[in-house]
Amino acid sequence: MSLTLQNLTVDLAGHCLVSLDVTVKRGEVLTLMAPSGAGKSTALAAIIGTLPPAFTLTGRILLDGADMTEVPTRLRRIGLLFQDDVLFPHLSVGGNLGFALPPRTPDRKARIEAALASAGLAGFADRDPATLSGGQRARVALMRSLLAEPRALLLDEPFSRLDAGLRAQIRSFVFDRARMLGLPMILVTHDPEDARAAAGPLLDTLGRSPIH
Ligand SMILES: Nc1ncnc2c1ncn2[C@@H]1O[C@H](COP(=O)(O)OP(=O)(O)OP(=O)(O)O)[C@@H](O)[C@H]1O
Repeated sequence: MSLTLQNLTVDLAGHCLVSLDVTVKRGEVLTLMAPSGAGKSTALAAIIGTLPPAFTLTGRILLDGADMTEVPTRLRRIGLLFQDDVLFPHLSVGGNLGFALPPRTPDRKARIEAALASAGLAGFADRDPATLSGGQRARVALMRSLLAEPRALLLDEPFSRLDAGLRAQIRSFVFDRARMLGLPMILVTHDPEDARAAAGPLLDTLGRSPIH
């Protein structure tokens, strides 16, 4: 799978906040490390299709050449992991993972168990999310995204609440998993270590006239 942003622009009140023309290849991570307010989250919202009406979008978003620009968010199948990605507290770990699967998915339980086992969390299905460590929660959040079988993965500072050691570990876990599935990734971060580990192209400016 590849993700192409073809002459993608997002304008806000006459300012061109985002201007991107780039293809992210399968398994590649494009890092956006522009200053606060530069439009990083806006760019991700444009890609998944959740831009508020105040913004105007032009250009195209393509997945393996197929035009997604007018396709509703839920049909784009673009995964998003973000900083405050929380597990639903009223559901078990398995219930949280099940949320990503369509209602009548066959082998539901087996697929949840397999996802947990592949994340080193075999037997965790009945656990209350509140009893998990930060790293375990981060892995469950990733597996929940991947169970929905996304075709690209957007990462909005997903590691920033983790401490340094755990951060490096979870970062490799996320990149390795997504690479194994051949997903193109876009990573928003303020951390140069994240950008180094991503080992892909880096953009430190997004638009033509950033608003500060
Ligand atoms: N719904 C909205 N209506 C109007 N302006 C908005 C809206 N959402 C964001 N903005 C503005 O758009 C600009 C870009 O915001 P955005 O959140 O994309 O920046 P960012 O690069 O992700 O910043 P940060 O690193 O601080 O998260 C900011 O000036 C912000 O105030």
